[in-house]
Amino acid sequence: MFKVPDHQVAGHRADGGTLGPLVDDLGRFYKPLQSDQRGDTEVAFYNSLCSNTEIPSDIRELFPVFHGTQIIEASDGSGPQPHMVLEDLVAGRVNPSVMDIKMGSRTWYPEASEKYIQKCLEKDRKGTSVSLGFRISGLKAYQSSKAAFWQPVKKVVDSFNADDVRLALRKFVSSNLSLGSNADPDCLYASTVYSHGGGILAQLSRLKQWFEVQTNYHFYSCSILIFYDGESALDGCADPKLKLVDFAHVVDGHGVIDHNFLGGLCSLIKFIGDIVDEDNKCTKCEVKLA
Ligand SMILES: Nc1ncnc2c1ncn2[C@@H]1O[C@H](COP(=O)(O)OP(=O)(O)OP(=O)(O)O)[C@@H](O)[C@H]1O
Ligand SMILES: O=P(O)(O)O[C@@H]1[C@H](O)[C@H](O)[C@@H](OP(=O)(O)O)[C@H](OP(=O)(O)O)[C@H]1O
Repeated sequence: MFKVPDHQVAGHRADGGTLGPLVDDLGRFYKPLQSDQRGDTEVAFYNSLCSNTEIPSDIRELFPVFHGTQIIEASDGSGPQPHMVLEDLVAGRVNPSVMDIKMGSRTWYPEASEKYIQKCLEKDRKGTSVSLGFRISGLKAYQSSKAAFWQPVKKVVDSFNADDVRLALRKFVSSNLSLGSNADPDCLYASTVYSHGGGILAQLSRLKQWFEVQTNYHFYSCSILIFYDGESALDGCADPKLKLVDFAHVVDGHGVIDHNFLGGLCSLIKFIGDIVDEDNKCTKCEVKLA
């Protein structure tokens, strides 16, 4: 009944006998409560979200539905453990392309220990968090039934610089990656995934509007998950979605906007917007040449 989610692209994985999330065939995602208060913090956030009447309905939809907690057999053989029962955001999608983007120029929260701050700061500097305000934590881009997916290993993703991030965001919406790493990504799906009405850019802009006014929460080390139907994208039915996950380090906003997350969001919107603008220019050139 429970299995390791094929669509998982980052975080703690359950395979190899380690502790990680599981999914069932009913569209539910079981995330083990992490140690050191992280699990309790995430459960408290979901409970707060459920009772917070200030959150607009279209913003609430960006968060997984929370079905409480349940004791199930943990993936690491440690026996029955408490898990958060969440909506499996990618359930039912055939060959989804998925990207996890960890938000913020810093992933550590102010009240953290010096040791934890140093751990996060090292990663934030090594990756693009400090320089860009976000970093890609993992991704997989569907190519075809033969080529399957482009899914760079964690070590490669962790070493991304700004140019690599730009290229990964272009590859994420391309169909020709199986032609080899030197092929210029065709960004064939940039329009249907990023820019068309209701696409990722529109969803990011709506999220930005909320972050410009919400002062209840500061979302440290939280991820934006973007995904679409890789197999249907060719027919223009990509159904791109943006969701927020990983609330193990959400803290009270104390009436101040979350400028750390908001700054990363503005930067991500710029990166994706530039890809769309470039794609539009190429399309116009092709039309003129035709
Ligand atoms: N509700 C969900 N539905 C589907 N997939 C999800 C869901 N929540 C998380 N995932 C998948 O699991 C991955 C890890 O999720 P999450 O960040 O919550 O785990 P984590 O172990 O806390 O990560 P980290 O190591 O960054 O703290 C995400 O990148 C995504 O692929
Ligand atoms: O991004 P990576 O390289 O996978 O590293 C993990 C990531 O930084 C997580 O945010 C962190 O969980 P916390 O921030 O909640 O500590 C986890 O620590 P952990 O392994 O001690 O859980 C790291 O392993």
